[in-house]
Amino acid sequence: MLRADDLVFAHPGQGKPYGFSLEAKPGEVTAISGASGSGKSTLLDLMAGFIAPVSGSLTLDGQELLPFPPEARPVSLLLQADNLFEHLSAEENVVLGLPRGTPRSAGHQQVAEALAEVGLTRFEAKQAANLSGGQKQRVALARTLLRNRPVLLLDEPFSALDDETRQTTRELVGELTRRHKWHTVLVSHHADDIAALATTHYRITAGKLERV
Ligand SMILES: Nc1ncnc2c1ncn2[C@@H]1O[C@H](COP(=O)(O)OP(=O)(O)OP(=O)(O)O)[C@@H](O)[C@H]1O
Repeated sequence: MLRADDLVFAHPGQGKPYGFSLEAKPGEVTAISGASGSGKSTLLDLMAGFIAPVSGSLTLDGQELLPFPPEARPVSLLLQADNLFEHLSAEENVVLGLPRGTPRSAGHQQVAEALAEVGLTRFEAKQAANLSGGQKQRVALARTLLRNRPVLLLDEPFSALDDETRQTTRELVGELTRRHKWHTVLVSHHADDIAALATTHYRITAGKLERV
């Protein structure tokens, strides 16, 4: 279980601080919605470790995560776009998710398996810049698979996709979350994404998370 307990944070010059508390279970998508500027990205930044709260705690299965810098947290982050290095191939982007020191042949095999799992077999050599929006998100998910970090933070990951691609990418996120027991936290202001994917839904209202 991923738990945030009263993570308190205020951007410089802002009035009342945020106080975020939530629970996200493994194998489930937990959705966060809220008006523009309500603090959704701020919450993800706190969990990813890009900003530090004034107080509170953030634990995964009882282990405190706050002392760890972003790269040492068991967390992957997928944004609306710009998740890939455009000049690299799909394969080269996925390789970046391999642990350092992975032997070459084992690494090659794992990359091929990850690309197959997201439905992108035969796209290995294609340059990221030439992939569609949905394919790019799949490559980023393949890299997440290799990183094997149990928390997946998604910031409007389907917003740049057309309706059909949005639906298939959404289904893939649901499948991967269940299969790999990820604690997936989805920030979205699209009610249909939340209805299709989320087991639990919180809304940010006046700096607090409320269960919907
Ligand atoms: N670095 C910063 N310094 C000061 N204020 C900031 C900073 N980053 C964000 N804010 C402010 O904090 C509030 C919450 O921003 P945040 O980006 O978390 O909202 P959001 O819910 O993700 O919005 P959106 O849906 O528009 O992306 C906004 O009022 C924003 O202007």
